Amino acid sequence: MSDIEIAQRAKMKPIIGLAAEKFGIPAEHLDPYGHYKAKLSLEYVDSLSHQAQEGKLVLVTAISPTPAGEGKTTTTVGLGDALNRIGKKTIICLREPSLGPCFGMKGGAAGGGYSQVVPMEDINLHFTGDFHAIAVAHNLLSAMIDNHINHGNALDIDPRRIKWKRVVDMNDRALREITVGQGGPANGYLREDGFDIVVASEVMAILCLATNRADLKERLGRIVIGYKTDKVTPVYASDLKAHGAMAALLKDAIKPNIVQTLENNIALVHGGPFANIAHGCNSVTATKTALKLADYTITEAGFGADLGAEKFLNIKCRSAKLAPSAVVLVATVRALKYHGGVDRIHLNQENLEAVEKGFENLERHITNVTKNYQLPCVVCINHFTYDTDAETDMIIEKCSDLGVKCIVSKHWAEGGAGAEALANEVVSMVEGSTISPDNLNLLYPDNMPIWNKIETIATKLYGASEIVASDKVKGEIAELQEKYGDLPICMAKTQMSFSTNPSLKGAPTGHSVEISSVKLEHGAGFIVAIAGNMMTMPGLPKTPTAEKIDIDDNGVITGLF
Ligand SMILES: Nc1ncnc2c1ncn2[C@@H]1O[C@H](COP(=O)(O)OP(=O)(O)O)[C@@H](O)[C@H]1O
Ligand SMILES: O=COP(=O)(O)O
Ligand SMILES: [Mg+2]
Repeated sequence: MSDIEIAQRAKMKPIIGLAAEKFGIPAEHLDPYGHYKAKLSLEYVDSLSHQAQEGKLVLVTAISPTPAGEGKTTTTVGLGDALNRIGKKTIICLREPSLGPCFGMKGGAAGGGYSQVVPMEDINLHFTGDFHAIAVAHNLLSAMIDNHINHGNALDIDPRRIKWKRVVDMNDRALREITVGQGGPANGYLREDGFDIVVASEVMAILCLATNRADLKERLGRIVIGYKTDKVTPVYASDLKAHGAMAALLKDAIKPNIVQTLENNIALVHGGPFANIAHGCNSVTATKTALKLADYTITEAGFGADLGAEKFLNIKCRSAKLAPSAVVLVATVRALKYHGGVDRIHLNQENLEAVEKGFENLERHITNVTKNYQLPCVVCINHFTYDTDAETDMIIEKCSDLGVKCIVSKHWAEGGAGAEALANEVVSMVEGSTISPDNLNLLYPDNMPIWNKIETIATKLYGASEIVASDKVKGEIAELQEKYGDLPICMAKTQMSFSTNPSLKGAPTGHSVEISSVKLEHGAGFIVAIAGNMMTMPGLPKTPTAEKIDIDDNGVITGLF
Protein backbone atom coordinates (compact mmCIF):
# COMPACT_ATOMS: atom_id res chain seq x y z
CA MET A 1 0.00 0.00 0.00
CA SER A 2 1.21 3.58 -0.69
CA ASP A 3 1.83 6.14 2.04
CA ILE A 4 -1.41 7.95 1.23
CA GLU A 5 -3.48 4.75 1.14
CA ILE A 6 -2.12 3.78 4.56
CA ALA A 7 -2.82 7.29 5.86
CA GLN A 8 -6.36 7.31 4.46
CA ARG A 9 -7.08 4.10 6.38
CA ALA A 10 -5.87 5.60 9.65
CA LYS A 11 -8.21 5.31 12.64
CA MET A 12 -7.74 8.91 13.77
CA LYS A 13 -9.13 10.14 17.08
CA PRO A 14 -10.60 13.64 17.48
CA ILE A 15 -7.58 15.76 18.38
CA ILE A 16 -9.27 17.71 21.19
CA GLY A 17 -10.05 14.54 23.16
CA LEU A 18 -6.71 12.92 22.34
CA ALA A 19 -4.72 15.94 23.55
CA ALA A 20 -6.67 15.89 26.81
CA GLU A 21 -6.34 12.10 27.21
CA LYS A 22 -2.60 11.99 26.51
CA PHE A 23 -1.34 15.22 28.10
CA GLY A 24 -4.24 16.91 29.88
CA ILE A 25 -4.30 19.80 27.41
CA PRO A 26 -7.53 21.71 28.15
CA ALA A 27 -9.98 21.99 25.23
CA GLU A 28 -10.24 25.74 25.73
CA HIS A 29 -6.56 26.05 24.77
CA LEU A 30 -6.98 24.25 21.46
CA ASP A 31 -8.23 26.07 18.34
CA PRO A 32 -9.59 23.23 16.18
CA TYR A 33 -9.13 23.19 12.42
CA GLY A 34 -11.63 20.42 11.79
CA HIS A 35 -11.60 17.30 13.96
CA TYR A 36 -7.97 16.20 13.52
CA LYS A 37 -5.85 19.37 13.50
CA ALA A 38 -5.63 22.12 16.09
CA LYS A 39 -3.44 24.97 17.24
CA LEU A 40 -2.23 25.35 20.82
CA SER A 41 -2.93 28.72 22.41
CA LEU A 42 0.15 30.77 23.32
CA GLU A 43 -1.44 31.38 26.71
CA TYR A 44 -1.25 27.65 27.34
CA VAL A 45 2.30 27.46 25.97
CA ASP A 46 3.32 30.36 28.23
CA SER A 47 1.61 28.73 31.23
CA LEU A 48 3.92 25.73 30.84
CA SER A 49 7.08 27.84 30.85
CA HIS A 50 6.87 28.30 34.62
CA GLN A 51 6.93 24.52 35.11
CA ALA A 52 10.36 23.40 36.34
CA GLN A 53 10.09 19.80 35.13
CA GLU A 54 11.41 19.19 31.64
CA GLY A 55 11.66 16.07 29.58
CA LYS A 56 14.60 14.86 27.53
CA LEU A 57 15.28 16.00 23.97
CA VAL A 58 16.46 13.59 21.27
CA LEU A 59 17.62 14.76 17.84
CA VAL A 60 17.08 12.66 14.73
CA THR A 61 19.53 13.45 11.95
CA ALA A 62 20.94 11.50 9.01
CA ILE A 63 23.81 10.81 6.68
CA SER A 64 24.12 12.76 3.44
CA PRO A 65 20.91 11.71 1.65
CA THR A 66 19.92 10.46 -1.77
CA PRO A 67 17.50 12.83 -3.49
CA ALA A 68 14.59 10.85 -2.00
CA GLY A 69 15.65 11.38 1.61
CA GLU A 70 16.71 8.64 4.08
CA GLY A 71 13.85 8.68 6.54
CA LYS A 72 14.49 11.18 9.35
CA THR A 73 10.84 12.22 9.51
CA THR A 74 9.70 8.59 9.20
CA THR A 75 12.15 7.53 11.91
CA THR A 76 11.12 10.39 14.20
CA VAL A 77 7.51 9.19 13.96
CA GLY A 78 8.41 5.50 14.34
CA LEU A 79 10.70 6.16 17.30
CA GLY A 80 8.06 8.33 18.96
CA ASP A 81 5.44 5.62 18.56
CA ALA A 82 7.88 3.01 19.87
CA LEU A 83 8.76 5.05 22.96
CA ASN A 84 5.05 5.43 23.70
CA ARG A 85 4.63 1.69 23.24
CA ILE A 86 7.29 0.97 25.87
CA GLY A 87 5.63 3.34 28.29
CA LYS A 88 7.61 6.57 27.80
CA LYS A 89 5.34 9.62 27.46
CA THR A 90 6.65 10.99 24.17
CA ILE A 91 5.83 13.84 21.80
CA ILE A 92 7.43 14.19 18.39
CA CYS A 93 8.19 17.60 16.89
CA LEU A 94 8.36 17.89 13.12
CA ARG A 95 8.61 20.61 10.54
CA GLU A 96 5.67 21.40 8.27
CA PRO A 97 5.99 20.26 4.64
CA SER A 98 6.54 22.73 1.81
CA LEU A 99 4.51 22.53 -1.40
CA GLY A 100 7.76 22.90 -3.33
CA PRO A 101 9.05 19.34 -2.90
CA CYS A 102 5.47 18.06 -2.56
CA PHE A 103 4.75 18.91 -6.19
CA GLY A 104 8.40 18.70 -7.21
CA MET A 105 10.37 15.53 -6.68
CA LYS A 106 10.80 14.56 -3.06
CA GLY A 107 7.14 14.45 -2.09
CA GLY A 108 5.62 15.33 1.23
CA ALA A 109 7.12 15.34 4.72
CA ALA A 110 4.63 13.51 6.93
CA GLY A 111 6.73 10.36 7.24
CA GLY A 112 6.06 7.14 5.38
CA GLY A 113 4.71 3.62 5.53
CA TYR A 114 3.32 2.85 8.99
CA SER A 115 5.20 5.74 10.57
CA GLN A 116 3.29 8.82 9.50
CA VAL A 117 1.52 11.81 10.99
CA VAL A 118 -2.07 12.26 9.87
CA PRO A 119 -4.16 13.61 8.23
CA MET A 120 -1.26 13.48 5.74
CA GLU A 121 -3.10 15.16 2.84
CA ASP A 122 -3.91 18.17 5.01
CA ILE A 123 -0.44 18.28 6.56
CA ASN A 124 1.24 18.07 3.16
CA LEU A 125 -1.01 20.63 1.46
CA HIS A 126 -2.41 23.73 3.17
CA PHE A 127 -2.30 22.33 6.74
CA THR A 128 -3.40 25.23 8.93
CA GLY A 129 -2.28 27.98 6.59
CA ASP A 130 1.01 28.87 8.28
CA PHE A 131 3.07 28.95 5.08
CA HIS A 132 0.51 31.17 3.37
CA ALA A 133 0.57 33.55 6.34
CA ILE A 134 4.38 33.61 6.30
CA ALA A 135 4.43 34.34 2.56
CA VAL A 136 1.88 37.17 2.87
CA ALA A 137 3.75 38.73 5.81
CA HIS A 138 6.98 38.53 3.82
CA ASN A 139 5.41 39.99 0.67
CA LEU A 140 3.66 42.78 2.59
CA LEU A 141 7.11 44.04 3.50
CA SER A 142 8.20 43.71 -0.13
CA ALA A 143 5.19 45.75 -1.28
CA MET A 144 5.83 48.40 1.39
CA ILE A 145 9.44 48.79 0.25
CA ASP A 146 8.49 49.53 -3.35
CA ASN A 147 5.57 51.65 -2.19
CA HIS A 148 7.88 53.74 0.01
CA ILE A 149 10.25 54.33 -2.89
CA ASN A 150 7.31 55.17 -5.15
CA HIS A 151 6.07 57.84 -2.72
CA GLY A 152 9.28 59.81 -2.44
CA ASN A 153 11.71 57.43 -0.68
CA ALA A 154 12.02 59.51 2.50
CA LEU A 155 14.26 56.79 3.98
CA ASP A 156 16.69 57.19 1.08
CA ILE A 157 16.64 53.47 0.33
CA ASP A 158 19.14 52.56 -2.39
CA PRO A 159 17.04 50.55 -4.89
CA ARG A 160 20.24 48.76 -5.94
CA ARG A 161 20.89 47.56 -2.38
CA ILE A 162 17.53 46.07 -1.43
CA LYS A 163 18.20 42.61 0.02
CA TRP A 164 14.53 41.71 0.61
CA LYS A 165 12.98 39.66 -2.20
CA ARG A 166 9.51 38.17 -2.56
CA VAL A 167 8.51 34.58 -1.72
CA VAL A 168 6.08 31.91 -2.81
CA ASP A 169 5.70 28.30 -1.63
CA MET A 170 6.44 26.69 -4.97
CA ASN A 171 9.46 25.47 -6.96
CA ASP A 172 9.41 28.00 -9.79
CA ARG A 173 12.75 28.78 -11.46
CA ALA A 174 11.03 31.37 -13.72
CA LEU A 175 10.67 33.64 -10.68
CA ARG A 176 14.31 33.54 -9.57
CA GLU A 177 15.21 36.83 -11.27
CA ILE A 178 12.47 39.25 -12.26
CA THR A 179 11.99 42.97 -12.89
CA VAL A 180 9.32 44.83 -10.92
CA GLY A 181 7.84 48.23 -11.66
CA GLN A 182 7.49 47.66 -15.39
CA GLY A 183 4.82 49.51 -17.36
CA GLY A 184 5.59 53.15 -16.68
CA PRO A 185 5.41 55.64 -13.77
CA ALA A 186 2.00 54.46 -12.54
CA ASN A 187 3.63 51.18 -11.57
CA GLY A 188 6.44 52.56 -9.48
CA TYR A 189 10.15 52.36 -10.16
CA LEU A 190 11.72 49.68 -12.33
CA ARG A 191 14.20 47.48 -10.46
CA GLU A 192 15.54 43.94 -10.43
CA ASP A 193 13.99 41.60 -7.85
CA GLY A 194 13.27 37.90 -7.47
CA PHE A 195 11.38 35.24 -5.55
CA ASP A 196 12.69 32.76 -3.02
CA ILE A 197 10.73 29.72 -1.89
CA VAL A 198 8.88 30.50 1.35
CA VAL A 199 10.93 28.04 3.42
CA ALA A 200 13.98 30.23 2.74
CA SER A 201 12.19 33.34 4.02
CA GLU A 202 13.65 35.11 7.03
CA VAL A 203 10.07 35.38 8.30
CA MET A 204 10.00 31.55 8.44
CA ALA A 205 13.24 31.50 10.45
CA ILE A 206 11.91 34.22 12.76
CA LEU A 207 8.68 32.26 13.36
CA CYS A 208 10.77 29.19 14.23
CA LEU A 209 13.15 30.99 16.59
CA ALA A 210 10.78 33.47 18.26
CA THR A 211 9.79 32.58 21.83
CA ASN A 212 6.57 34.65 22.08
CA ARG A 213 4.53 37.34 20.32
CA ALA A 214 6.66 40.22 21.61
CA ASP A 215 9.85 38.49 20.49
CA LEU A 216 8.28 37.74 17.10
CA LYS A 217 7.36 41.37 16.51
CA GLU A 218 10.71 42.64 17.76
CA ARG A 219 12.56 40.26 15.43
CA LEU A 220 10.35 41.27 12.48
CA GLY A 221 11.14 44.90 13.18
CA ARG A 222 14.88 44.12 13.19
CA ILE A 223 14.82 42.72 9.64
CA VAL A 224 17.33 44.58 7.48
CA ILE A 225 15.60 45.06 4.12
CA GLY A 226 18.55 46.85 2.53
CA TYR A 227 20.75 49.94 2.83
CA LYS A 228 20.54 53.68 2.28
CA THR A 229 22.37 55.35 -0.62
CA ASP A 230 25.34 55.86 1.71
CA LYS A 231 25.76 52.06 1.17
CA VAL A 232 26.28 51.30 4.88
CA THR A 233 23.27 52.49 6.89
CA PRO A 234 20.78 49.62 7.22
CA VAL A 235 17.06 50.15 6.67
CA TYR A 236 14.92 48.09 9.03
CA ALA A 237 11.39 46.79 8.61
CA SER A 238 10.52 48.93 11.62
CA ASP A 239 11.66 52.03 9.67
CA LEU A 240 8.85 51.18 7.23
CA LYS A 241 6.45 50.51 10.13
CA ALA A 242 5.72 47.11 8.60
CA HIS A 243 6.46 44.83 11.55
CA GLY A 244 3.17 45.32 13.40
CA ALA A 245 1.07 44.34 10.41
CA MET A 246 3.44 41.44 9.68
CA ALA A 247 3.03 40.19 13.24
CA ALA A 248 -0.75 40.56 12.89
CA LEU A 249 -0.70 38.39 9.77
CA LEU A 250 1.19 35.77 11.81
CA LYS A 251 -1.23 35.90 14.75
CA ASP A 252 -2.20 32.23 14.28
CA ALA A 253 0.92 30.96 12.51
CA ILE A 254 2.95 31.58 15.69
CA LYS A 255 0.83 28.96 17.48
CA PRO A 256 2.10 25.34 17.27
CA ASN A 257 -0.01 22.83 15.35
CA ILE A 258 -1.03 19.57 17.02
CA VAL A 259 -1.87 16.37 15.12
CA GLN A 260 -1.39 12.64 15.70
CA THR A 261 0.55 9.66 14.37
CA LEU A 262 -1.07 6.59 12.83
CA GLU A 263 -0.84 5.10 16.35
CA ASN A 264 -2.69 8.05 17.89
CA ASN A 265 0.37 9.59 19.56
CA ILE A 266 0.72 13.36 19.75
CA ALA A 267 2.86 15.29 17.26
CA LEU A 268 3.59 19.01 17.20
CA VAL A 269 4.25 20.13 13.62
CA HIS A 270 5.34 23.74 13.34
CA GLY A 271 7.53 25.82 11.05
CA GLY A 272 9.28 24.44 8.01
CA PRO A 273 12.66 25.87 6.96
CA PHE A 274 14.72 23.63 4.67
CA ALA A 275 18.15 22.71 5.97
CA ASN A 276 20.13 23.33 2.79
CA ILE A 277 19.02 26.94 2.23
CA ALA A 278 17.82 27.81 5.77
CA HIS A 279 18.34 26.53 9.32
CA GLY A 280 16.20 23.41 8.92
CA CYS A 281 14.58 23.11 12.37
CA ASN A 282 11.02 23.15 13.64
CA SER A 283 9.93 25.89 16.01
CA VAL A 284 11.40 26.59 19.43
CA THR A 285 7.83 27.11 20.68
CA ALA A 286 6.75 23.60 19.72
CA THR A 287 9.96 22.02 21.02
CA LYS A 288 9.79 23.79 24.38
CA THR A 289 6.09 22.94 24.73
CA ALA A 290 6.80 19.26 24.11
CA LEU A 291 9.65 19.30 26.64
CA LYS A 292 7.27 20.63 29.28
CA LEU A 293 4.55 18.08 28.51
CA ALA A 294 6.39 14.84 27.78
CA ASP A 295 9.21 12.73 29.23
CA TYR A 296 10.74 12.42 25.75
CA THR A 297 10.70 14.91 22.89
CA ILE A 298 11.92 13.54 19.57
CA THR A 299 12.67 16.14 16.93
CA GLU A 300 14.34 16.18 13.52
CA ALA A 301 16.54 18.61 11.61
CA GLY A 302 16.73 18.56 7.84
CA PHE A 303 19.01 16.72 5.44
CA GLY A 304 22.35 15.38 6.73
CA ALA A 305 24.04 16.09 10.04
CA ASP A 306 26.41 18.50 8.26
CA LEU A 307 23.37 20.74 7.68
CA GLY A 308 20.31 20.25 9.86
CA ALA A 309 22.06 18.92 12.95
CA GLU A 310 24.80 21.56 12.68
CA LYS A 311 22.27 24.37 12.61
CA PHE A 312 20.02 22.69 15.19
CA LEU A 313 22.96 22.82 17.60
CA ASN A 314 24.74 26.02 16.63
CA ILE A 315 21.65 28.15 15.91
CA LYS A 316 18.52 26.67 17.57
CA CYS A 317 20.08 25.19 20.73
CA ARG A 318 22.37 28.19 21.14
CA SER A 319 19.49 30.63 20.76
CA ALA A 320 16.89 28.77 22.85
CA LYS A 321 19.22 27.19 25.44
CA LEU A 322 18.30 23.64 24.42
CA ALA A 323 20.44 20.51 24.32
CA PRO A 324 19.80 17.02 22.95
CA SER A 325 20.55 14.22 25.40
CA ALA A 326 21.12 11.84 22.49
CA VAL A 327 21.36 11.77 18.72
CA VAL A 328 19.83 9.19 16.39
CA LEU A 329 21.82 9.14 13.15
CA VAL A 330 19.67 7.64 10.39
CA ALA A 331 21.49 5.67 7.71
CA THR A 332 20.14 3.56 4.89
CA VAL A 333 21.82 0.79 2.95
CA ARG A 334 20.73 2.52 -0.23
CA ALA A 335 22.34 5.83 0.66
CA LEU A 336 25.61 4.13 1.60
CA LYS A 337 25.61 2.36 -1.77
CA TYR A 338 24.88 5.72 -3.40
CA HIS A 339 27.96 7.14 -1.64
CA GLY A 340 29.80 4.02 -2.75
CA GLY A 341 29.18 5.01 -6.37
CA VAL A 342 26.06 2.98 -7.25
CA ASP A 343 23.53 4.61 -9.62
CA ARG A 344 20.10 5.33 -8.19
CA ILE A 345 18.47 2.67 -10.40
CA HIS A 346 20.64 -0.11 -8.92
CA LEU A 347 20.34 0.80 -5.24
CA ASN A 348 17.99 -2.11 -4.55
CA GLN A 349 20.62 -4.70 -5.54
CA GLU A 350 23.00 -6.14 -2.93
CA ASN A 351 26.45 -4.59 -3.22
CA LEU A 352 28.70 -5.12 -0.21
CA GLU A 353 31.64 -3.44 -1.89
CA ALA A 354 29.66 -0.26 -2.39
CA VAL A 355 28.31 -0.36 1.19
CA GLU A 356 31.88 -0.65 2.45
CA LYS A 357 33.06 2.24 0.27
CA GLY A 358 30.09 4.46 1.06
CA PHE A 359 30.43 3.80 4.79
CA GLU A 360 32.97 6.64 4.92
CA ASN A 361 30.09 9.11 4.68
CA LEU A 362 28.44 7.58 7.75
CA GLU A 363 31.79 7.43 9.53
CA ARG A 364 32.38 11.14 9.10
CA HIS A 365 28.89 12.00 10.37
CA ILE A 366 29.47 9.70 13.37
CA THR A 367 32.79 11.42 14.06
CA ASN A 368 31.19 14.85 13.77
CA VAL A 369 28.45 13.98 16.27
CA THR A 370 30.61 12.10 18.76
CA LYS A 371 33.90 13.99 18.52
CA ASN A 372 33.01 17.56 17.51
CA TYR A 373 29.84 17.73 19.59
CA GLN A 374 30.66 14.92 22.05
CA LEU A 375 27.03 13.75 21.97
CA PRO A 376 25.81 10.19 22.60
CA CYS A 377 24.98 8.72 19.20
CA VAL A 378 23.20 5.61 17.95
CA VAL A 379 23.03 4.72 14.27
CA CYS A 380 19.60 3.64 13.06
CA ILE A 381 19.47 1.68 9.84
CA ASN A 382 16.09 2.65 8.45
CA HIS A 383 15.33 -0.74 6.91
CA PHE A 384 14.16 -0.98 3.29
CA THR A 385 12.57 -4.19 2.02
CA TYR A 386 15.44 -4.89 -0.38
CA ASP A 387 18.19 -4.53 2.22
CA THR A 388 20.06 -7.82 2.77
CA ASP A 389 21.29 -9.14 6.12
CA ALA A 390 24.83 -9.19 4.74
CA GLU A 391 24.62 -5.44 4.05
CA THR A 392 23.12 -4.51 7.40
CA ASP A 393 25.50 -6.84 9.27
CA MET A 394 28.44 -5.10 7.61
CA ILE A 395 27.20 -1.69 8.73
CA ILE A 396 26.55 -2.92 12.27
CA GLU A 397 30.05 -4.39 12.47
CA LYS A 398 31.74 -1.27 11.10
CA CYS A 399 29.81 0.92 13.52
CA SER A 400 30.88 -1.37 16.36
CA ASP A 401 34.50 -0.91 15.28
CA LEU A 402 33.90 2.82 15.81
CA GLY A 403 32.40 2.19 19.23
CA VAL A 404 28.90 3.18 18.10
CA LYS A 405 25.80 1.04 18.40
CA CYS A 406 23.85 0.41 15.19
CA ILE A 407 20.26 -0.84 15.23
CA VAL A 408 18.16 -2.01 12.31
CA SER A 409 14.71 -0.47 12.61
CA LYS A 410 11.64 -1.56 10.67
CA HIS A 411 9.27 1.25 11.63
CA TRP A 412 8.39 2.02 8.01
CA ALA A 413 6.98 -1.47 7.53
CA GLU A 414 5.84 -2.15 11.10
CA GLY A 415 5.17 1.22 12.76
CA GLY A 416 6.25 1.70 16.37
CA ALA A 417 6.61 -2.04 16.96
CA GLY A 418 9.42 -2.04 14.42
CA ALA A 419 11.40 0.56 16.37
CA GLU A 420 11.19 -0.81 19.91
CA ALA A 421 14.81 -1.96 19.91
CA LEU A 422 15.83 1.55 18.88
CA ALA A 423 13.56 3.03 21.54
CA ASN A 424 15.11 0.92 24.28
CA GLU A 425 18.59 1.95 23.15
CA VAL A 426 17.57 5.62 23.12
CA VAL A 427 16.20 5.27 26.66
CA SER A 428 19.46 3.80 27.92
CA MET A 429 21.45 6.54 26.18
CA VAL A 430 19.24 9.32 27.52
CA GLU A 431 19.22 7.97 31.06
CA GLY A 432 23.01 7.86 30.99
CA SER A 433 23.39 11.28 29.38
CA THR A 434 24.70 14.30 31.31
CA ILE A 435 24.30 16.74 28.42
CA SER A 436 22.58 20.02 29.29
CA PRO A 437 22.37 23.49 27.72
CA ASP A 438 25.13 24.55 30.13
CA ASN A 439 27.65 21.98 28.94
CA LEU A 440 26.56 21.46 25.31
CA ASN A 441 29.67 21.51 23.16
CA LEU A 442 28.94 24.03 20.37
CA LEU A 443 31.28 24.25 17.38
CA TYR A 444 32.30 27.88 17.93
CA PRO A 445 31.89 30.65 20.50
CA ASP A 446 29.79 33.76 19.75
CA ASN A 447 32.85 35.98 19.69
CA MET A 448 34.73 34.01 17.02
CA PRO A 449 35.05 36.22 13.89
CA ILE A 450 32.57 35.46 11.11
CA TRP A 451 35.23 34.26 8.70
CA ASN A 452 36.64 31.86 11.29
CA LYS A 453 33.19 30.54 12.17
CA ILE A 454 32.56 29.64 8.53
CA GLU A 455 36.07 28.17 8.25
CA THR A 456 35.51 26.09 11.41
CA ILE A 457 32.30 24.59 10.04
CA ALA A 458 33.90 23.83 6.68
CA THR A 459 37.13 22.34 8.00
CA LYS A 460 35.85 20.56 11.11
CA LEU A 461 32.62 19.14 9.66
CA TYR A 462 32.94 19.12 5.88
CA GLY A 463 36.57 17.95 5.68
CA ALA A 464 37.53 21.04 3.68
CA SER A 465 41.09 22.34 3.67
CA GLU A 466 40.03 25.97 3.31
CA ILE A 467 37.26 28.40 2.56
CA VAL A 468 37.71 30.90 -0.24
CA ALA A 469 35.78 34.00 -1.27
CA SER A 470 36.02 36.89 -3.72
CA ASP A 471 37.32 40.23 -2.50
CA LYS A 472 33.75 41.51 -2.76
CA VAL A 473 32.42 38.80 -0.41
CA LYS A 474 35.38 39.24 1.93
CA GLY A 475 34.55 42.94 2.03
CA GLU A 476 30.91 42.19 2.86
CA ILE A 477 32.00 39.84 5.66
CA ALA A 478 34.34 42.52 7.02
CA GLU A 479 31.47 45.04 7.01
CA LEU A 480 29.19 42.60 8.87
CA GLN A 481 31.94 41.70 11.35
CA GLU A 482 31.88 45.09 13.00
CA LYS A 483 28.20 45.21 14.03
CA TYR A 484 27.04 41.59 13.70
CA GLY A 485 30.18 39.56 14.40
CA ASP A 486 28.61 37.72 17.36
CA LEU A 487 25.85 36.11 15.28
CA PRO A 488 25.95 32.41 14.37
CA ILE A 489 26.28 31.20 10.79
CA CYS A 490 23.52 29.59 8.72
CA MET A 491 25.36 27.63 6.06
CA ALA A 492 23.51 27.18 2.77
CA LYS A 493 25.10 24.22 1.00
CA THR A 494 24.10 21.25 -1.12
CA GLN A 495 22.77 18.34 0.93
CA MET A 496 24.21 15.84 -1.53
CA SER A 497 27.83 16.18 -0.44
CA PHE A 498 30.09 17.37 2.36
CA SER A 499 31.57 19.59 -0.33
CA THR A 500 29.93 22.19 -2.53
CA ASN A 501 30.03 19.73 -5.44
CA PRO A 502 26.83 17.62 -5.30
CA SER A 503 28.50 14.78 -7.21
CA LEU A 504 31.40 14.45 -4.74
CA LYS A 505 30.09 11.54 -2.63
CA GLY A 506 31.44 9.76 0.43
CA ALA A 507 33.69 11.81 2.71
CA PRO A 508 35.78 14.15 0.54
CA THR A 509 38.77 15.84 2.14
CA GLY A 510 41.03 18.69 1.12
CA HIS A 511 38.36 20.44 -0.92
CA SER A 512 37.84 24.20 -1.00
CA VAL A 513 34.50 25.64 0.10
CA GLU A 514 33.77 28.79 -1.82
CA ILE A 515 31.55 31.30 -0.02
CA SER A 516 29.74 32.89 -2.94
CA SER A 517 27.68 35.33 -0.89
CA VAL A 518 26.67 36.27 2.65
CA LYS A 519 23.40 37.73 3.85
CA LEU A 520 22.50 39.22 7.22
CA GLU A 521 19.26 37.88 8.66
CA HIS A 522 19.15 40.27 11.57
CA GLY A 523 15.63 39.37 12.64
CA ALA A 524 16.37 35.66 12.74
CA GLY A 525 19.70 36.42 14.37
CA PHE A 526 22.15 34.74 12.05
CA ILE A 527 24.25 35.34 8.96
CA VAL A 528 23.54 33.17 5.91
CA ALA A 529 26.69 32.02 4.11
CA ILE A 530 25.94 30.59 0.66
CA ALA A 531 28.51 27.89 -0.07
CA GLY A 532 28.95 27.14 -3.74
CA ASN A 533 26.06 27.50 -6.13
CA MET A 534 22.96 27.21 -3.90
CA MET A 535 19.66 28.54 -5.16
CA THR A 536 17.00 29.79 -2.76
CA MET A 537 14.29 29.15 -5.35
CA PRO A 538 14.41 25.50 -6.53
CA GLY A 539 13.04 24.43 -9.91
CA LEU A 540 10.62 21.65 -10.79
CA PRO A 541 12.07 18.42 -12.28
CA LYS A 542 11.30 17.27 -15.82
CA THR A 543 8.43 15.13 -14.50
CA PRO A 544 6.97 16.92 -11.46
CA THR A 545 5.27 14.78 -8.85
CA ALA A 546 2.30 17.09 -9.39
CA GLU A 547 1.56 15.21 -12.62
CA LYS A 548 0.66 12.13 -10.57
CA ILE A 549 -1.51 13.90 -8.00
CA ASP A 550 -5.27 13.90 -8.50
CA ILE A 551 -8.56 14.17 -6.64
CA ASP A 552 -11.75 12.24 -7.42
CA ASP A 553 -15.35 13.40 -7.34
CA ASN A 554 -15.60 12.38 -3.69
CA GLY A 555 -12.62 14.51 -2.73
CA VAL A 556 -10.24 11.58 -2.31
CA ILE A 557 -6.70 12.58 -3.23
CA THR A 558 -4.32 10.15 -4.92
CA GLY A 559 -0.66 10.33 -5.90
CA LEU A 560 0.51 12.41 -2.93
CA PHE A 561 3.38 10.72 -1.03
N1 LIG B 1 12.21 2.24 5.28
C1 LIG B 1 11.63 2.81 4.21
N2 LIG B 1 11.24 2.06 3.16
C2 LIG B 1 10.67 2.63 2.08
N3 LIG B 1 10.45 3.97 1.94
C3 LIG B 1 10.83 4.75 2.98
C4 LIG B 1 11.43 4.22 4.15
N4 LIG B 1 11.70 5.27 4.99
C5 LIG B 1 11.27 6.38 4.37
N5 LIG B 1 10.75 6.06 3.16
C6 LIG B 1 10.21 7.02 2.18
O1 LIG B 1 11.30 7.84 1.79
C7 LIG B 1 10.87 9.20 1.63
C8 LIG B 1 11.70 10.08 2.56
O2 LIG B 1 11.36 9.80 3.90
P1 LIG B 1 11.42 10.99 4.97
O3 LIG B 1 11.13 10.41 6.30
O4 LIG B 1 10.60 12.13 4.48
O5 LIG B 1 12.96 11.36 4.87
P2 LIG B 1 13.71 12.70 5.37
O6 LIG B 1 12.89 13.29 6.45
O7 LIG B 1 15.03 12.22 5.84
O8 LIG B 1 13.78 13.57 4.15
C9 LIG B 1 9.38 9.21 1.96
O9 LIG B 1 8.66 9.11 0.74
C10 LIG B 1 9.17 7.94 2.77
O10 LIG B 1 7.86 7.43 2.61
O1 LIG C 1 15.26 20.35 4.85
C1 LIG C 1 15.12 19.17 4.53
O2 LIG C 1 14.42 18.32 5.31
P1 LIG C 1 14.31 16.74 5.04
O3 LIG C 1 15.71 16.20 5.07
O4 LIG C 1 13.46 16.21 6.17
O5 LIG C 1 13.67 16.58 3.69
MG1 LIG D 1 11.95 15.10 6.70
